Amino acid sequence: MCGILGVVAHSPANQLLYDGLLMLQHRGQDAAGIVTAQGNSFHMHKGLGMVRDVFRTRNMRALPGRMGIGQVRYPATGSSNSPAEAQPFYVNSPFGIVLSHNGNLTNADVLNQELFLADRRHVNTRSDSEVLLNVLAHELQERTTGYQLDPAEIFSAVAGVHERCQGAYAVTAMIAGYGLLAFRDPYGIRPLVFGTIETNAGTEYMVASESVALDILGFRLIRDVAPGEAIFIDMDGRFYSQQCAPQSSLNPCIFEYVYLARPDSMLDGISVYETRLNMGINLADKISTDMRHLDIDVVIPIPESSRPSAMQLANRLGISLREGFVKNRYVGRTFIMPGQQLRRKSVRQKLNAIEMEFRGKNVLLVDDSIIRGTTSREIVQMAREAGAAKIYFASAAPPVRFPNVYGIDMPTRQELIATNRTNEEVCREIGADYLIYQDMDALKQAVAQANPQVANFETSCFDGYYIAGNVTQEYLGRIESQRNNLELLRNQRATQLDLTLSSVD
Ligand SMILES: O=P(O)(O)OC[C@H]1O[C@H](OP(=O)(O)OP(=O)(O)O)[C@H](O)[C@@H]1O
Ligand SMILES: NC(=O)CC[C@H](N)C(=O)O
Ligand SMILES: [Mg+2]
Repeated sequence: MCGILGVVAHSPANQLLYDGLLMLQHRGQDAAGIVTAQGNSFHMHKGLGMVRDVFRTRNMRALPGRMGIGQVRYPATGSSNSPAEAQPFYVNSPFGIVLSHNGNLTNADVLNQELFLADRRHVNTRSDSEVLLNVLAHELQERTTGYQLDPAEIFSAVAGVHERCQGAYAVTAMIAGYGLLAFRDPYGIRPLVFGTIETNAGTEYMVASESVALDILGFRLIRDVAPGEAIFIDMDGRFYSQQCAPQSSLNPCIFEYVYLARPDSMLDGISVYETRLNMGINLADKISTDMRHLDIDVVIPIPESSRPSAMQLANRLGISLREGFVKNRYVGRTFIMPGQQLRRKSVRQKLNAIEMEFRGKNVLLVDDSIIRGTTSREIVQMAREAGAAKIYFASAAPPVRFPNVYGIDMPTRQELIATNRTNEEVCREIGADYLIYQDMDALKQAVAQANPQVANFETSCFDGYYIAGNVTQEYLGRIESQRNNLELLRNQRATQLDLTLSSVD
């Protein structure tokens, strides 16, 4: 996942974009970028790091104009976190287009070939987002005549993107001299919302991955961009929208509700917070039957994302909820960090146990999910060291056993702790005395209950069913070996760095 943003304002857009990206920081910590448009010119600044690290005052001053897009990046699937892959991407023809993408194209390699051989376009990075931009550019080139561009031609180009691209994509883009374009894949896998604010000069628009960016900046949420739909806001603030896919259906990624999104966001008419409360209730009901033989003294959440579920779970069970772990607020989210060495070290830096909450007690630790097991392994050990009598572990999501190919960085089966392991084996692996997972139906019910109009979800990491694109075993094998090579390189670099540092010492 990544966070994407687009703004059409009546005053300089740079600060709105910066502030909006800060609100989406939890969706990507590796790179950040903003492009603004003034007249026919784009102004871009992007780089590796968090929003606060990438943008200095001088960079902000160099982003003039009242319209812009931005992205916070979390590299997924086959790509790496090199500076060249930071977004937005730019292509000069036709018109000049910039684009930010959240998701992953499962046919990026085939498209890359097509772009080179048939469309005569060169893609300079390994990023599927640069492929996506070039497909959009080619389709726009093919479907326009002359220099004048109207919304119908733009929507026709998006229809062309839908025909060629497979996988997940939520996009914000700008066409130089024309306006801001945003669209979502026909399965509606990754989220995208838009809203407005009324100013003396007229209506301003914001498009964002999550509604939290709109809330904080005073924009009113209008609605989600529909699956397959595109919206376009021209330089004069005129709004256009059109369904661009012949067939579309809403299948939001269920993992957004489990972990990715902020709880104060509304996605596809669903309150993320409410779904997490429901997950807590459903899990509590399973605990009441399956763990009746076990005596639980306290429920302890694993900060940050599990908090609402743990609170509701404890409430339902009538057991007190205690804050057993203190989170260092200056350490980011560990699951979306690159490289296992860094992730493991960061869990230790991020969370510390308060001994008095553990000593001599039977504790039920609650997390939103167990993916690689990095957090749970460390946390269980910390709880033991703090003197817990028994350590029970509850996951508000079912076991994650399958790679995600739609923008979440879990591409290899062997890195997922639950792959080829029974629940008892995972329990032993993390060192707990008992482990309980949410059931799949209970998770779906927890999310659907918050908006009965949404019945279908993208659930591949739990059940291995890939809704969009032709996801073959061959493809999964390929991204797996790409990832293994990348991880090998990362570990070699980390070891080299350690050696260099120790020789300096
Ligand atoms: O099994 P793992 O591979 O460790 O992944 C699961 C953990 O990672 C996430 O936490 P993270 O620290 O990323 O963010 P949070 O502060 O939002 O909980 C998630 O909330 C789990 O705690
Ligand atoms: N996590 C994402 O959404 C990734 C976006 C895009 N595929 C990239 O690698 O930059
Ligand atoms: Mg967590």
